[in-house]
Amino acid sequence: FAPITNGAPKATSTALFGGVGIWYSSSTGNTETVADYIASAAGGLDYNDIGDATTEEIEGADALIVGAPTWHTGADEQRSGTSWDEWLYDTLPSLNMDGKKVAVFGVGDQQSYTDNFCDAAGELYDLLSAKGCKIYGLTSTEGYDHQASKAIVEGDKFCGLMCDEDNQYDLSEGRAQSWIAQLKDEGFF
Ligand SMILES: Cc1cc2nc3c(=O)[nH]c(=O)nc-3n(C[C@H](O)[C@H](O)[C@H](O)COP(=O)(O)O)c2cc1C
Repeated sequence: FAPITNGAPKATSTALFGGVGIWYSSSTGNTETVADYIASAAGGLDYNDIGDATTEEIEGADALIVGAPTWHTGADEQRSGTSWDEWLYDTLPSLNMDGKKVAVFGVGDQQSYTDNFCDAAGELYDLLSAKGCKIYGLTSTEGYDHQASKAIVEGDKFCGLMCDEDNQYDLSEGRAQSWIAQLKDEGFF
């Protein structure tokens, strides 16, 4: 990078990462907490509610980090119960997402909803993959204790970073930091 001199345009944190935006939704704040851990781990990215996203912000980004909680237990479609539901089914179909780099995170409760842990993250993965996005940041299911999850892909991996603010809130920040390091290794940034 060239040194920033007086009068020169200042590089923003987003520019440093080549235009990576974090998009999430949240009913009780947990997904926002995790979005904040991810943003800090990446050196200060912006994070905003997907319900407020414009077409330009999504199509114009080099890469997207997307995160959802699960509230519609057992649902096949519209699993999140947040603004993601409308965005995935009403907005995404008309967007050009071909080749876009995407990393997914989910927030759920592996004890109370052990058969549906972070199901909505799997829906983000499925629909964004189907739109031609390239998904980065798959993780191991080790260290979690759930029966089933629609966020599991390729046989035995989570489709991204899964956090549990109900039972493992003390692990989320470290998990976010490891995941960002993994995304850097994979060339996401
Ligand atoms: C009625 C209800 C249904 C839920 N269903 C699920 C579920 O199916 N799978 C899951 O992993 N978590 C489920 N949860 C847990 C939430 O996803 C979890 O608390 C999450 O952290 C909420 O995120 P938010 O605060 O960003 O909305 C449910 C919680 C409630 C109260």
